[in-house]
Amino acid sequence: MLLAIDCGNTNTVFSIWNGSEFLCTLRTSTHHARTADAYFTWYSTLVKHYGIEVDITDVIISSTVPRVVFNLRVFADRFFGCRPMVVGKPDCALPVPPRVDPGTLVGPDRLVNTAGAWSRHGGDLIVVDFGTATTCDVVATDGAYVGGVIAPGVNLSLEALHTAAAALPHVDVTTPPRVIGTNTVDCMQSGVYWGYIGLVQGLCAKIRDEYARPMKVIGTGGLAPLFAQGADLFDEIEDDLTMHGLTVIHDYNKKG
Ligand SMILES: Nc1ncnc2c1ncn2[C@@H]1O[C@H](COP(=O)(O)OP(=O)(O)O)[C@@H](O)[C@H]1O
Ligand SMILES: CC(C)(COP(=O)(O)O)[C@@H](O)C(=O)NCCC(=O)O
Ligand SMILES: [K+]
Repeated sequence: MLLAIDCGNTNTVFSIWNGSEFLCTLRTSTHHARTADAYFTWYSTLVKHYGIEVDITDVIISSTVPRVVFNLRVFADRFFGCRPMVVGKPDCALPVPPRVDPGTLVGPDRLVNTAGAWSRHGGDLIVVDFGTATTCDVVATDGAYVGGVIAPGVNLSLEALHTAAAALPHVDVTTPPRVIGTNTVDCMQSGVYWGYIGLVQGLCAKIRDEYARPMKVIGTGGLAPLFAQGADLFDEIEDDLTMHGLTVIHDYNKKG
């Protein structure tokens, strides 16, 4: 079975794929100094807890944090006896190569989202991913990643307010009761909630104008459903899009 690992700047997610469905999704914070042994202690405890101690034969990794890849490679080799595929490395081919400026290293998560979205929806897509950064990935008609947008993430923006302004507390993102806040927390939540809805609507409208063809918008990342409650932002929400993309890329490389 395949172990798919998606390492973002905030969280690292492991999912086991049996060829037709994901058996589990395990989440831990991303920490570059976590050792192979520490990954295994955490992983083996959880798979035992869920009663899914399956035989892992293949591992694929996408990581936006280059430094974690070393320990994840050791983890795959030591505990599953396999050499992982690492998205973005020359020996891991993509179904369709990206078309960007020469020398640009596209975030592997964006390449994986592209492959996943293209396999489900075909081309002419905007993938909006609410992670540490909020990104838009544009998928062309032929399935190529052709660029997009990087904006600060929702939690990053709230954290930045708290860090930079002495009187602003730490707050969590949620739907505010009204747009016009009548206390500090409501004001901050309104700014971020309605601000990001406007940001996504505005960016998608501008991308559509520039791309000049009809496009479908796919939302992903843990916060996509929360923002979709406030406005009609997405044609689809797919919280497993990155994991699905990893299985697509793995399949593509296996078939040669
Ligand atoms: N369902 C959720 N509700 C609230 N916050 C969430 C949810 N899912 C993710 N987050 C927060 O969004 C931020 C980005 O998380 P994540 O999608 O894991 O990012 P990355 O892929 O960059 O590691 C983190 O601060 C995380 O705590
Ligand atoms: C834009 C990102 C920081 C998003 O990372 P994430 O929010 O998933 O942690 C990541 O895709 C990245 O480091 N990209 C490299 C630059 C680029 O994609 O053009
Ligand atoms: K992202």
